[in-house]
Order: sequence, then structure tokens, then C-alpha cells
Amino acid sequence: MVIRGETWGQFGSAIASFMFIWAMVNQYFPRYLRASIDTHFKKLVNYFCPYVQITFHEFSGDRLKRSEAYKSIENYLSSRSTKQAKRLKGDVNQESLVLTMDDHEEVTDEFEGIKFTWASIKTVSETKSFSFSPPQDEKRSYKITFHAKYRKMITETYLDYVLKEGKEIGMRKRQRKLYTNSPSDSYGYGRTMWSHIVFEHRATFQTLAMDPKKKKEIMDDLITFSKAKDYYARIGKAWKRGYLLYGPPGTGKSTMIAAIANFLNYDVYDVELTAVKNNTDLRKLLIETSSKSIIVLEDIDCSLDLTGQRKEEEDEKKEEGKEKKDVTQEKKEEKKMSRVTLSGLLNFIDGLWSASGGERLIIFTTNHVEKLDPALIRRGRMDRHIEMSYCDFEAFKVLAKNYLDLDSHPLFGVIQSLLEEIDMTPADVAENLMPKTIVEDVGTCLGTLTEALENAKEEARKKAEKEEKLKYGQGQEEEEKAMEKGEKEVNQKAKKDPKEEAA
Ligand SMILES: Nc1ncnc2c1ncn2[C@@H]1O[C@H](COP(=O)(O)OP(=O)(O)OP(=O)(O)O)[C@@H](O)[C@H]1O
Ligand SMILES: [Mg+2]
Repeated sequence: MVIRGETWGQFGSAIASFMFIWAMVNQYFPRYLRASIDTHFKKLVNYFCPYVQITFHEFSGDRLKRSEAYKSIENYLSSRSTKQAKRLKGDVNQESLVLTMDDHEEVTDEFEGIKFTWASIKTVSETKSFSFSPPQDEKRSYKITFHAKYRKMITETYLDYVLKEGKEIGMRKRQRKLYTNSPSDSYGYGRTMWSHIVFEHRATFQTLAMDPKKKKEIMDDLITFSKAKDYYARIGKAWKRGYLLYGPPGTGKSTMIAAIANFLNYDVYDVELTAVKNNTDLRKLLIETSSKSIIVLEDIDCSLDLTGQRKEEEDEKKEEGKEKKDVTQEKKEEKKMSRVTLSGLLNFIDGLWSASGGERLIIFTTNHVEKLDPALIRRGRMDRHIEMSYCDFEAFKVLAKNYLDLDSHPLFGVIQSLLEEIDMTPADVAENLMPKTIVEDVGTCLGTLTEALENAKEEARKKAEKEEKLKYGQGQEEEEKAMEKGEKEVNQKAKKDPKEEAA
């Protein structure tokens, strides 16, 4: 059975009449009679109006954040409203059209053979007072109406289903975002700590040049992680995973992060650590990240002098109580105020706060893995250590397919043997493969790469030769010095001898 708007109008006036009668009863009947009248009155109301309504408001509480329930219901109803509603609202999301039901529209939904009505409501308040907070004139909500006999089923099963389904739809169609943190100084009331743009990096695992076996392992690991909510809950671990990507510049660490984000359909939070004032701000940043996201800390060794800091923290502990003559108290405080410490970072990765929200990947990148403090990258914090290395033949084949749409070519053999001898980053290989003019054919591009590899080989040979010479030169110099020293000693001895003889 479906309840439409007109029917509700009638029920509304019936309720108003009952309320009037109830006010009369309260005023003129003695207290001992009122209890029994109350029971009968409720029965009467239920008889005439056995329907229950639940409203989900767009903004709840302090109105700063859209209600998650409202968003989920909006997503859930949008598919139904496309088929049913006469008035729809249109928008574009990620280059595709999105339709939702317009204000004051109704749609019906069916669940386990029972039909319900959902209505979209908009109320406009008249107050137009001056305020710093966002305009509060329009309030939107979704309202479900159902018979009281379905109360249990609706509240315990149906609404749960709607919210879950709506969230899934939202995740599938959402526009992914790339966030970066604003400098600590600019935080304030109503300002978010993150600013964002739409995430549009096109890198995928298919276009990522690396050993196919290693690539498959990483993809399997990611899939396992993203589906392991129950597993993590069972073993009592926060649902997150740490990756450490290390290797020389231009080997694809940033590209790999983009590929992971596209693979898992996650948002990316790129943390600029140098803009974070202290550990508290770092924690606040973490709390403001959403689920299904990657938190990236690039070039971790450059962002903070982590090893140095740890030593400093230890030194400070040792020096506790003693007065430091060279550092004034003021300077020390300033230093503490403006820096994130290693322990703050460790807390960020796996402290109690990091467990909130769930389903997050934390990725560190570095060019110098040896510089990092072992505590920062130990297993459990950084669960997988992935080395991104120079381009080998397998990686080259991916780039050739990607840039030139080539599976094989007579020059492949030469390139393979050159790549075995020479270290060239995928970034350099890719740059050489790119056509320099629109008319350049694949042969010319491969020729450019071969030439670059041969040049690199020649340079490496020259460098080795120079080093050898230097080594030889140094060796000779040392030999000459040693000889000179020996001669001097002999002469000195010769000078001493006559005296000794005289003695
Ligand atoms: N493994 C790779 N697969 C595909 N393209 C790559 C790969 N490595 C590098 N490239 C290409 O080289 C460019 C630079 O790579 P990227 O920025 O990912 O390197 P990086 O390892 O992050 O370097 P850095 O350490 O300097 O940050 C990319 O835009 C991409 O086009
Ligand atoms: Mg990078």
C-alpha cells in the first residue's frame, strides 16, 4: 500500500482536530480521569492514523557537514527517481550525467513485497539575519512514511539496506579527489585543513613499467587488503596498510601511487610535512581524512631530518636537568613548536588515532632508504617495502607498448643487451621513446633510445677509465711519497752515525 501526499493532508487535519480535543480534555477533566482518556485517545489516533514517518535532514547538528545518511539516501533514491519522478534535478559528475529527484517530489520503493513512499522536502525559513556561518535559509530532508506494523522491519532491516546500498553507489560514482594540507597557520574556524582538486592522474598498473611478477604481487596484496575488513576486525588490527616505495629519482614511485589510487578507487591525501607545525596538527590532519584513501608522505627523508631528530630527542632526555649553555630556552621552544618529531610521525602511522575511519593505505617514498630510521619502516608500520629500480627489458616492453603501441621490433634485441649493461631510469627511457615531432615513426623513436643508451654506455666507460686513472695516479703518488720518506730516513741515519761513532 502506498501513501500519497493528498492522503497525508487529510490525516494532518484529522490530527489537528484530535489535538484540539486533547487540549480541551487537559483543561476541563480531573487528573484521575486523564490517564484513562490518554490511553483511549492514543488508540483512537493509531486507528485513524497508523502511519509512521522518519525524516533524514541534510544537515544535522552544527550544520557544518552534510549528513552521511542523507547523502546515502540521495544516492539510493536517484536510481529510483530516474524511472519514476516527474521532476528531476540534473548535474554532471566526472563527465557523466547525474539525476536526482527534485524538491517536493515523491518516489515509491519496494522491499520484500512492501511498498514505501520517500518524499524530498525543502523548507525555507523566513529569517534573514546577518551571520558569518553558511546561509541557513533552505533546509532539505528525505522522509519515509510507512504503516506502524512494519516499524520493526523498516528500522532494523530496510533502512540499513538503503544506507549501505546508497554508500556503495556513492563510492562507485564519486569524483575522486587529490588533497593537500594547507599550512598550519591558516587553520581556523570554518576552514578545512585540506584543500583539494579532482584526481585525474591516468596512470594504471597496465601502464606502469616494472617486473610483471612484482606487479602482480602488489595488485594481489592490494585486493586482499581492500576486501579484508572482517579479517582485520577479527585479529584486532586497524584496517590500514603501510607501503614504502624506494629507489632513485624517476623510477616511478609517484606513478605507482597514482596507479594504486586508480586501481582501488581511493582518494589521495598528499601530506606536505614541512607545512605541519607540530604533532597535534599532524594528528588533526589524519582525523580529517576519509575512509578509502591513500595518505602519501613523499620524500620522507627530505621532509624531516628524522634520524637527526631522534638523536636530538635522545640527547635532550640525557641532558634533562642540566642547563644547556649554547641553546637559549626561547630558541628551544620555538624549535619544538614548529616541528613534527619522529615519535609524532610514528603515532600518526599507528597510534590510537590512526585506527579511526578505517581502510587506509599509508605510503612513504624515498630516494635514500638507508637514511630512514629503522623504527619508521619496520614491518607492521610499513608492511611492504617495494624497490623501484632502473629500467630492465620487461619494463621497457611495457613502455614501448604504452608510448609506441609496439610489441616487438628488430631493435628490441640491441636495446635489451644495452639495458643489461646500463642503468637508465624508466623516466629517461620514456622521454627518449616519446616522438619529438608528429611525423616521427617508431623506428626513429627506438633509434633515439638506442643512441641515448649507447651514449650513456660510452660515458660510463669514460668515467670508469678516469676513475681508474685517478686511482692509478693516487697509487703512484703514494708510492713516491713512501720512497721519499724512506730516503729521508736513510739520510738522517747517515747524519747521526758519525756522532754515534765518536761516542
Ligand atoms: N615505472 C614507470 N612506469 C611508467 N612510467 C614511468 C615509470 N617510472 C617513471 N615513469 C615516467 O617518468 C615520470 C617520472 O616518474 P615518477 O615521478 O613516478 O618518478 P619518481 O620515482 O616518483 O621520482 P622522484 O623520486 O624524483 O619523485 C613519470 O611521469 C612517468 O611518465
Ligand atoms: Mg616522486
